[in-house]
Amino acid sequence: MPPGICPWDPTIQSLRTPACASPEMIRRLVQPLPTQWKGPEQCVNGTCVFSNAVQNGGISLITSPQYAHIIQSFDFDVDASAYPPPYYTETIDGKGIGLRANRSIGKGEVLMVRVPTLVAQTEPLVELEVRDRRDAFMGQMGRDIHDKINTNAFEIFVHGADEKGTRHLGAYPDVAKFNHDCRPNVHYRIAETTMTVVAARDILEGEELTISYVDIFLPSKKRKERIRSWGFECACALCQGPKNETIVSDKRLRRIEQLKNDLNDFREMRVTAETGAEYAALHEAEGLHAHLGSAYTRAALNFALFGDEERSREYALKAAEELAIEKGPGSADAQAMRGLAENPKAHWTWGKRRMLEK
Ligand SMILES: C[S@@+](CC[C@H](N)C(=O)[O-])C[C@H]1O[C@@H](n2cnc3c(N)ncnc32)[C@H](O)[C@@H]1O
Repeated sequence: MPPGICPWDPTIQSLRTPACASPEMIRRLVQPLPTQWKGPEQCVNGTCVFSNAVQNGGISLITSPQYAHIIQSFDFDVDASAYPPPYYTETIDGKGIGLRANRSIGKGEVLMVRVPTLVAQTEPLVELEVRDRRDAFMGQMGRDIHDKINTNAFEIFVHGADEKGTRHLGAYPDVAKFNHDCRPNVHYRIAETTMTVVAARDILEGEELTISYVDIFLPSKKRKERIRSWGFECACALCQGPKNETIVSDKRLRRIEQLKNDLNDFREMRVTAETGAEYAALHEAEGLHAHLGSAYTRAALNFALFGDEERSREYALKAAEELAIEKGPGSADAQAMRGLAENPKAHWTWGKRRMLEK
């Protein structure tokens, strides 16, 4: 075994970060790559091509020089993926190629950390209305590039989600191997342009690893429609399963929506201290693993609003644990829930809803 690479030890169940450093990661730590950006080149309407052949096997940007400057300041020299990969590629019935776990994977385990091979700002691509011209411009990236982006890209906001003109699409070829499931077992998050893919629940050896391509709170019919608009019929277990399961699932989703509205409405007198717990339990029952963080957060806040210290703390701790997986251990949301767990009575919500009852 090469020095510095630890062997995979399946008995270390609590280990959430990658079990071992890949040889590539060790090489980068020892010998960081020089930054070698080229561009702007081939500008059309202020949108140009920038490329870096060295970083991570090559990255191209199609954006304005302003955003290229921001993106180039990001750290592309990252590789903290699980090593050896706990999955393999296989043809999956009715879905084409997909990824399958080659061992049991613990919830929260980091499966992949990837930087994009291509980042393209969306507005200019839409604005390049003359199709031939747009295709010629995009063709610089290779054949069928437009279709490849459309089917395999992920949304990235380069400079804050709310700022106009900052929406980009990023292509992550490895991540594009995950097939869709309406109840996925894998969650991804993007910080700067780096994508971290995490197990959203414990996964058994042999299970397919899946993400969701659509909003999983949508009712079954709408989810299927959205998937159809991606150009395929959904073959996931819930979509292909018995009709009564879909009916039960849709009923739960409606109840989740109702409770969410009630919890958000301070005039709604149906809400009790337990409403948040019911809301969270429905997420668990429905298998919405990558959304438990916000569900537990609502429950924790609702218990605080009703002045129940013990239950508020209990749910805040659960929320912090889930949010560390969903948004990252240092995320503001996870920290806020740690703060609530520390002292629910000091939180601004404390007793507010109970007082309204009187
Ligand atoms: C991003 S790619 C995923 C990898 C793909 N299976 C492959 O062979 O390269 C998306 C494509 O995978 C297939 N796919 C993904 N999830 C599916 C699902 N739940 N049911 C049926 N096909 C699916 C569809 O053909 C879809 O256009």
